[in-house]
Amino acid sequence: MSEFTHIPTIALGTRPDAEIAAEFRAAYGSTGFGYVTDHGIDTTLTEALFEASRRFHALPLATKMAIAVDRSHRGYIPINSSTDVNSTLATVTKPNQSASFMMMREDAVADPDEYLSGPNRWPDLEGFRDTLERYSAAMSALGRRLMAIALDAAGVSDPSILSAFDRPTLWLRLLHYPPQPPASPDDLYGSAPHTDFGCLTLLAQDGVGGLQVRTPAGHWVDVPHRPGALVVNVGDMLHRMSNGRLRSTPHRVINTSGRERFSCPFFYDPHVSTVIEPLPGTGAPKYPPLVFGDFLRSELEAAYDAHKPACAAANSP
Ligand SMILES: O=C(O)CCC(=O)C(=O)O
Ligand SMILES: [Fe+2]
Repeated sequence: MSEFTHIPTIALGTRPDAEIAAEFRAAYGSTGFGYVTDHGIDTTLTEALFEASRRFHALPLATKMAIAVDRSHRGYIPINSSTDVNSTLATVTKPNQSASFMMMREDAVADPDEYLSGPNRWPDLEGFRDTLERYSAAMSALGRRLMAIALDAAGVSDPSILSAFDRPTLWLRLLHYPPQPPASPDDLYGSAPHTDFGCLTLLAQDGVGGLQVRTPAGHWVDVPHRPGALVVNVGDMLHRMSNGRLRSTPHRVINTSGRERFSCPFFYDPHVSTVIEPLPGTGAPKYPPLVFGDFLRSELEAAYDAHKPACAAANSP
């Protein structure tokens, strides 16, 4: 695996996707992270999203806790309530130093037979829902285009897996990282070292900084804010679908800026029933198949207090 020192940039625009796919393969076959520019997401929409996030996080804690994250993973995730214990990248004992609002796909009702289905839990904030829904719709369209490009980049000969995104698993997370005290212990993170578990992550971040990616040799490289650019990375499921050709790169957040940091990752994933396996055209399979929803359940139950089986028992009538 070759070492990298900088994060590549891919401009989308109206160029043919096949041309972009060649650049995608070079970037995501090595670094696994890139800046995507000329992506068509309106700057004013992104600004409105950050403004919505600021207003939400400024609400009193009790107001936010009234919509605390539920079993379908929608709502407010308070600080000190998730720990990346499944991380194979570090021994993580301390909870992440962030709070967030999580929006997922909007379903009229929770279907007990469909894991992670359900309605969102909205705060009573003027314009908030509308802004998030518009941003999520725009990012879903962009996610779909990037997935098609990623499959092409990985050499996938039959892109029919794209139909698994007709009813996608979507996560729009409004993250708030308070400033970490200067004397915090080395293993206290805004976000502990991890890889993302899905297919594609499209991140908008403010100018505070703190996101870093790990090189194959184990160095941490900063991913600073670039105005107008999205930070896009590949997660574990796309790594497996591509039979390892596209990399799911470890990253972390440490906010030692002395200021609060806001970021808005959007995760674009297939339906929970999707069987994830190396796709035709990517060579002899190196990974066994798994069902995405089963994998998600084990990850969420390990990391989040709200998903722990004991918590479910306490919540049942
Ligand atoms: O806040 C960031 O910059 C990154 C967040 C992240 O890695 C995640 O939510 O998976
Ligand atoms: Fe991440």
